[in-house]
Amino acid sequence: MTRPAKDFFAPLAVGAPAPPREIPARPSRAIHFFDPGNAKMAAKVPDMVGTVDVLLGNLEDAVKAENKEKSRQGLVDIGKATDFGPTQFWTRINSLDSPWVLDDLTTLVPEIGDKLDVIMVPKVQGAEDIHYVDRLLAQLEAKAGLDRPILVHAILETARGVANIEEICAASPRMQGLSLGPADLAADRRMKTTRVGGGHPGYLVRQDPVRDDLGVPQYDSQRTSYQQDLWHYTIARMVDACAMHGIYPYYGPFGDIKDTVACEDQFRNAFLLGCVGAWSLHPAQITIANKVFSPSVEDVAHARRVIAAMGDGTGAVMIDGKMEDDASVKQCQVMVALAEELAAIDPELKKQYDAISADGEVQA
Ligand SMILES: CCC(=O)SCCNC(=O)CCNC(=O)[C@H](O)C(C)(C)COP(=O)(O)OP(=O)(O)OC[C@H]1O[C@@H](n2cnc3c(N)ncnc32)[C@H](O)[C@@H]1OP(=O)(O)O
Ligand SMILES: O=CC(=O)O
Ligand SMILES: [Mg+2]
Repeated sequence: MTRPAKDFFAPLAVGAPAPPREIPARPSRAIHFFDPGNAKMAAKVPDMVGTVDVLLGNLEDAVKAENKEKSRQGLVDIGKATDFGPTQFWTRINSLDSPWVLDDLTTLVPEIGDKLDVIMVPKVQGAEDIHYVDRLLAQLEAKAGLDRPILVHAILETARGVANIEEICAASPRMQGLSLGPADLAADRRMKTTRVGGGHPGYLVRQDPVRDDLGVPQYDSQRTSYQQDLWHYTIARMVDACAMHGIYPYYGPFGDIKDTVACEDQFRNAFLLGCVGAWSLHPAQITIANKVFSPSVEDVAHARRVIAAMGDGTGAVMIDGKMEDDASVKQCQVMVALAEELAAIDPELKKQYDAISADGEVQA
């Protein structure tokens, strides 16, 4: 059950910092996963600061059971030693039914709670999971004397989680966003796939058969087929639930690291539908996410042109043969606002966007 409005923003422990009234729109095009217990990966973290929007120390799946303590301690060491500058610092804790999660939270909050921006909670099933984490975080924050609340991000990777999506988003003012967890979700739904995200050649629609002069279908005729997006339904639900609650949706992992083309396509589908970022499992995927989740110069130029032409934003105008009105100007404002947020942290993008005049002309 949701708390009554008068209590929704009250701290859940005496001395805990006040929960946020609004979740800031911090750029998070790539949430880059690393195993803090893997010496090679950990060594790369300091140099990645400033090159990626989010660095996430992963403690859950992909960390072997016998390395859980080592990874947790590695995360504490990295958190203490690193100045994260403009880059956000997140972690993914173990699942709430695991033997490790309590130690994850009771270690991380006192040790590096002042550095952690967001805690990603896997396999969230419903509001009850967020309520548990919410109260425990408040108690730990109060005990540690933290003055800033740690935000919570839920991975949607069970059928029950998807069914309860709205209540999960509404469960706490700490809720920062949702990620799609396609691998666990596929298993939980008993989908017949064996991949980590991405498409499947068998999930397609096929053109109707050509008919002969008598109208008889020629089933063996050449028929084009189009692969479909397995994740469209879930991403679309996530986008609506997040937008309704003022929080942020993300595509999750794309496991075929070498298939950079399909990864870019999957990320772009998510971007176009309304996601703000995706996970990066390998340094090569940071480049893809940064490219895809940054609006193109052409889109920003067009958006500025429409906004300039629309004046106070009401009425209708024709630009290049197309009707623009209040609704298209609002889309253009979303594009320009994102460009401005990204320009504030990405000097290369700033240069590109600065070359666009207020009325959408691109200077050479
Ligand atoms: C399935 C659902 C999920 O839960 S997905 C989230 C959980 N999975 C993960 O977090 C996986 C993270 N990534 C990895 O473990 C590795 O990237 C995997 C996929 C195993 C590939 O590693 P590897 O075979 O070493 O790749 P590589 O030889 O191309 O690496 C080149 C250099 O880059 C490093 N590297 C690799 N991945 C990362 C990373 N995520 N962050 C930082 N550094 C990374 C490698 O250590 C390697 O370093 P070096 O050049 O040898 O010094
Ligand atoms: O944790 C992510 C997933 O796809 O499962
Ligand atoms: Mg998972």
